[in-house]
Amino acid sequence: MDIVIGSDHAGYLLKKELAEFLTLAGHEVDDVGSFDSQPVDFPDIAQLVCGKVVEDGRRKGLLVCGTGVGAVIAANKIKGIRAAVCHDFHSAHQSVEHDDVNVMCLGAQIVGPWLARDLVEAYLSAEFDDSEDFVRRVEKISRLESPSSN
Ligand SMILES: O=C(CO)[C@H](O)[C@H](O)[C@H](O)COP(=O)(O)O
Repeated sequence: MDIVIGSDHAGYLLKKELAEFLTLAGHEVDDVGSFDSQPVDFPDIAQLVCGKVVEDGRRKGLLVCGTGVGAVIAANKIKGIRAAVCHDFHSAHQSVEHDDVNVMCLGAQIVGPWLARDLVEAYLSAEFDDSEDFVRRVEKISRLESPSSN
């Protein structure tokens, strides 16, 4: 799978580890940084990752900050992005199956590297269930992005 990954300074080490793990697992990994622990603002990294995901809908995004919270707030401001913080296994796959999530956010201060690996695997291997209810709900989410057409 084609993955775009990024982090702020707080997520840098976990992001680096996940990028290596995913590359070894055979995924195509586009790492937009950060590449060291110098402070960087998570909205800037979210913009980089999400821009690439919106540009090519086959790609999935992965964002790491300290808690995952700032990253998910920033990502969900971008049209076409459905981002979720997933620190449990069920949400990691169900968010894709039901909500067609295209950016997963993780908090490096919340989960350790082994759980993070499992969460990312669950996210990447999940597929959207395109049954009527789920499609309708995702379409309604999209319409919230353009309030004038509601
Ligand atoms: O978790 C975050 C945002 O939700 C960030 O990664 C930071 O950890 C948080 O904003 C704290 O910032 P700091 O510059 O690392 O003190």
